Amino acid sequence: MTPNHTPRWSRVPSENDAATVRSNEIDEELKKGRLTIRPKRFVALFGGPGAGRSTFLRQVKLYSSGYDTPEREELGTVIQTSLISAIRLILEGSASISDDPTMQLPLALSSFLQATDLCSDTTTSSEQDQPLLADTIQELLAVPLIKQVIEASPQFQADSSLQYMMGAIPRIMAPRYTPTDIDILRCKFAPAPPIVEILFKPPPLNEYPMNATLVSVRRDNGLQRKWLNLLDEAEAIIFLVDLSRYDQTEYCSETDEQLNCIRAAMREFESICSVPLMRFQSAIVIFNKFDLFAEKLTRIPFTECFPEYTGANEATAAAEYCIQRFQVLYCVFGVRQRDIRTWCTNSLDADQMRVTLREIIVRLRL
Ligand SMILES: Nc1nc2c(ncn2[C@@H]2O[C@H](COP(=O)(O)OP(=O)(O)OP(=O)(O)O)[C@@H](O)[C@H]2O)c(=O)[nH]1
Ligand SMILES: [Mg+2]
Repeated sequence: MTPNHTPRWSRVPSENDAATVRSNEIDEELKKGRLTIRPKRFVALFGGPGAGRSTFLRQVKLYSSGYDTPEREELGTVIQTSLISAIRLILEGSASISDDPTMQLPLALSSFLQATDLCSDTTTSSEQDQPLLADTIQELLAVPLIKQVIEASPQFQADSSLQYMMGAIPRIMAPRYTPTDIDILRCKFAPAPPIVEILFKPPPLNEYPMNATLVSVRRDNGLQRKWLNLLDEAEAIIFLVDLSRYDQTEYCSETDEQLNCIRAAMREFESICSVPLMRFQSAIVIFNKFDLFAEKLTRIPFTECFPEYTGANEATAAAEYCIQRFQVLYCVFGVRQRDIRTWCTNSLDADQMRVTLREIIVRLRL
């Protein structure tokens, strides 16, 4: 959703260029990160693309210190900008496929762009502009072609954050919008920085505040292997598995093949567990998106993707099977009896996450 700032004259980078750039960035992050995290307790948070790391980090912050008013105001602006960028992309996509002049899309599009330019120019925008923009957006989204584009876009259909934001346009685009906790959890905004320092200080455990630096690592074209160097300093790992992707595949650069996402997560977990000098005492494996998993199982049987599974096609039993597979991996590579704990979560559910985070903190203190 970030605007494309690529200069017009630059060539389109290849996937290898992008990987090299990312690799160098990771080297820099590691250099910086090692300096800050060395003296502290340090917990590594791993997860595949979209597994829910950002949501998890937001839950931890909500639970530990919360977001204060300036932070919320800043996030409010980021959420508004992110919504506008998303709508711009949808409209530009619609305009490029429209050959029906009766749609009057160019007119609608230009009034939207005018309105958004007006709002993005902080020197000229006024609070009156924003309700105007909310109305313009709502009108545009009612145009049949745009509706069709949205309905036919797998990217949009898979993007629950965007759907959430589109369902709350008048509120989000209102003047002095301040995001609620749910907005913070559900809306899209800038990706979390790779190293996030969070004070775990849960209210019932104030007597045991836990300073932990959470290093958030995404399974990303094999480059995450670099992060494994840090594991000898980690107290623990938190490993997020996106259960709802049991029927999907992702590219695995090590073996140059498409791999089932849960199997890819197992492979990554196995590499982590096999790091010889790993000093961490415990692994926490969170099987996230349990809600989506349960819903999807009613449409796509688990055995379609895991033919070796002999249990019931039911969320708790199928998740238990995944849990056992991870436990086995953990034990196989254990140089000593380490500790593994697992939870199934819906990380959008604040009440459930409060309980889970409290249990995790208690666990990490053991
Ligand atoms: N239904 C449901 N949605 C979830 C859950 N956890 C996260 N999501 C949604 O899944 C999407 C991806 O979550 P993120 O927290 O952004 O995942 P991420 O691991 O940070 O993703 P990347 O940084 O892009 O790799 C967002 O739209 C979340 O709102 C969950 O437990 N249940
Ligand atoms: Mg993220």
